[in-house]
Amino acid sequence: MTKTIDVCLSPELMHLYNVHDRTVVVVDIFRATSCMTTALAHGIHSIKPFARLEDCIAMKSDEYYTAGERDGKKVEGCDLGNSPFEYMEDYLKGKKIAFTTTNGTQAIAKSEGAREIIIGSFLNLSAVANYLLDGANNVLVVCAGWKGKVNQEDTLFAGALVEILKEHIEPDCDAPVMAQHLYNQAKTDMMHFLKDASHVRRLAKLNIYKDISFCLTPDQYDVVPVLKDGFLVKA
Ligand SMILES: O=C(O)[C@H](CS(=O)(=O)O)OP(=O)(O)O
Repeated sequence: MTKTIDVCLSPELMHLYNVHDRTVVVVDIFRATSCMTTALAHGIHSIKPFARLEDCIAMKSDEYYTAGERDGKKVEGCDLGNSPFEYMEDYLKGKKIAFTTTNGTQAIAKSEGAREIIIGSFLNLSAVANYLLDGANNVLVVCAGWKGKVNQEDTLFAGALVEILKEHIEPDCDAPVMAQHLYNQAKTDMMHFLKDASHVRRLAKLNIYKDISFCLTPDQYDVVPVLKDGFLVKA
């Protein structure tokens, strides 16, 4: 039987989807899932995602670095923020990180109960597509959005996956088809396409252009972060 792919455009719509038999791909292009992908690709041991800031901060110890971001800014008292470039540093190799962000780690929490949860970003687009092709499960892409609202960049990633997988995995309803159309309009210059996107404007105010451009670069890493017993590790 042909596998199917669906797209949940905001975590607020999760109640509409049955995840227990699906592989859920959580995506938060700016910037949580781009950071998670980068971190594991650069040798970080594992990432423990938290929806609540206080739970993340409580992990700070000899064993854990803490990464906390709210509204685009690093949380005071945390070791790390939400820029992928922070996760390329040698001193983090082999370390464990407790991680919380405004949208991305909330989307992971809302995906609880899925048969499997993996992390997608443009940085590991082909690796995720191949992983889904090899797997037996139907797929749900969960877009983290922004505080419950839909955003363009996560939808574009969902569309890119649908486009790559179109010969093998069937769209379940209109959301994957819409995402695919959007991606096909944007793909030649995603940076230009997103120049007026709300998240881009928000991050641009914080002068994070380098992050925006990096997070839109496909296939930098051949890793797929997968949630195992509450920890994101390499598949
Ligand atoms: O730091 C980010 O990229 C965003 C900040 S916000 O959404 O603009 O507040 O957080 P994320 O959870 O990665 O969307």
